[in-house]
Amino acid sequence: MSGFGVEVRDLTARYDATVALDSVSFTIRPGVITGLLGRNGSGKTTALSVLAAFKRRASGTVLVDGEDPWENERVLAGTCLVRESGDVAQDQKLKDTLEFLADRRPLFDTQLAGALMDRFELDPLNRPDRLSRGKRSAFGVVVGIASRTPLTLLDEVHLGMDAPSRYAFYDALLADWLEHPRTIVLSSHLIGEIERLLEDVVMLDRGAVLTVSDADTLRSSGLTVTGPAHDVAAFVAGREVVARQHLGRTAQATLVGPRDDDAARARAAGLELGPVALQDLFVHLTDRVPTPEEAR
Ligand SMILES: Nc1ncnc2c1ncn2[C@@H]1O[C@H](COP(=O)(O)OP(=O)(O)OP(=O)(O)O)[C@@H](O)[C@H]1O
Repeated sequence: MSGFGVEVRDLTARYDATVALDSVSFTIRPGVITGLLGRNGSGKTTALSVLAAFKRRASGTVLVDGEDPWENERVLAGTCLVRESGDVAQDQKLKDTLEFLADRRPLFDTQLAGALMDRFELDPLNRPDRLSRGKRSAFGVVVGIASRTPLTLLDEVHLGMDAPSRYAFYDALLADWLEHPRTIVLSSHLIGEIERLLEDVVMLDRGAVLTVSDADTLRSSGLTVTGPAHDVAAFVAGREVVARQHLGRTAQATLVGPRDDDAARARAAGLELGPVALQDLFVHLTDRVPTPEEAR
């Protein structure tokens, strides 16, 4: 499997008096697409900035492909961080930035960059500071995918894009990753759309790690029950329900803490069982009174 693995142990990162990450530990498997999930202010951008050596840590150990990324030319040449704010020269033509990156990054695929520019309807002669937010994000996506670095960190790049562009991004990322497997970290607090891409999940909450798991194990910590509303209500009585939906007389409830006899009980009651959406688990796990920053 190609791609850089990441090991983070007891990482603390601060902005003056603010502790953004408080002794967090997690690993990112090489060659896998990992979701870095967390609510606003949970520390996602800080974590990615430390991995890409954009920000210095206060303490702890960070190993990217076995080495500290700080001032590490080899590791940084293989790392690409794209933030929603855009980390490319704002006053240069897009084509000049792509040429610059093609010179710098040995695995950069110019042909793929051109195809993605067409797909997102980006004019190579335009400049980032003259683009709309969504188009700027799309250019970040072009850079992130075409760079084909062994470690690609995409920090909420898709948030500014409209729905068709976001789906084009997910498709392009997955197609290219299948052909050229590498380590990709996608950070987001909008999980529904990206969950199909994720093999592993790291969830942060208020600067601490909430969960590190493969997505399937996480999904198996809950289940959905669908059927006539009355029967669903009877099935979930006394259980921990984290989401409910009603469609006419049909209801769907999402439970955490599945039991061994759930399948037999559902069969007997004529109810359908299904996997739980990561989004529902995320809301459940991080559900609490929002901090003032989150409420903004
Ligand atoms: N430049 C900064 N100066 C001071 N505090 C900062 C700075 N950047 C982030 N923080 C603080 O660090 C904490 C983590 O912020 P971070 O941007 O890493 O979170 P995030 O999960 O990426 O949030 P979001 O989803 O809103 O982008 C927050 O409390 C935030 O207020």
